[in-house]
Amino acid sequence: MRIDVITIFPGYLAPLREALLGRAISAGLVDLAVHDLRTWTRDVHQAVDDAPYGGGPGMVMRPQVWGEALDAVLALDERPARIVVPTPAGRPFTQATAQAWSGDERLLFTCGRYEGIDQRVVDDARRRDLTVDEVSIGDYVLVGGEVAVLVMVEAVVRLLPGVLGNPASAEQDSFSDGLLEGPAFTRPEVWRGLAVPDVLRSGNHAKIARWRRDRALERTAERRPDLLAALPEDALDDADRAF
Ligand SMILES: Nc1cc(-c2ccc3cc[nH]c3c2)n[nH]1
Repeated sequence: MRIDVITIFPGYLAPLREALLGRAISAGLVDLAVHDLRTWTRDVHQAVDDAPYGGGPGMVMRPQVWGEALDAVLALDERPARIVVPTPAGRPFTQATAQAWSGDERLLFTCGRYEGIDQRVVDDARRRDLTVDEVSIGDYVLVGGEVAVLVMVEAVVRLLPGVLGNPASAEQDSFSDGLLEGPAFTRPEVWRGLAVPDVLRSGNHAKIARWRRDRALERTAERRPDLLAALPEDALDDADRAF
């Protein structure tokens, strides 16, 4: 997978080259290129923003600079790219989104700042039949798109074959079966007077699986009843319903 990121703060994306993601890049599983939007400015001040039409607070990012940047970065590789625009006004980015994008050949992230990017940049890309997804990583407002890109790239890249040491980790993720993950434990058996649940040390794998499923159902019902309500009819078996 090729990942391009366009931003006025390239340094914000440095964490993508650390740890697991850094190893995925070194292993050739991911090609990452971060581009400074100011490369495509033409004025001495390298202006990327201007006052909003219609008034209001803050500034809006200029379409000319973004248009040239997008055209140039898209042209760097012939593979079709999904253009991703992080915005509080976007469709929710979920584990299902990450799963879907993990099958893409190329992702191109555009990091807005100020009050966002002139809408015509998205409109122009869409009318050229480019895939453009405006997405939100949650119902809170950040100062720019860079942090959202860190989140989304990590969620997607960890799903690529060969990235996680144990692929089963991704298969047993929270949300992978529509439920939240239950609690996890490791040694010591007793820590500050708190013991690991006996069932987990029983060696009875059927009982352990049932216990884990019950804890996942319990946690989901308590913390995210919306996820429970959204489960497909056949997602819960009789044992689940008995819980
Ligand atoms: N989910 C979420 C996205 C954002 C976001 C994304 C881009 C920009 C550009 C300027 N402010 C931004 C905020 N906040 N929260």
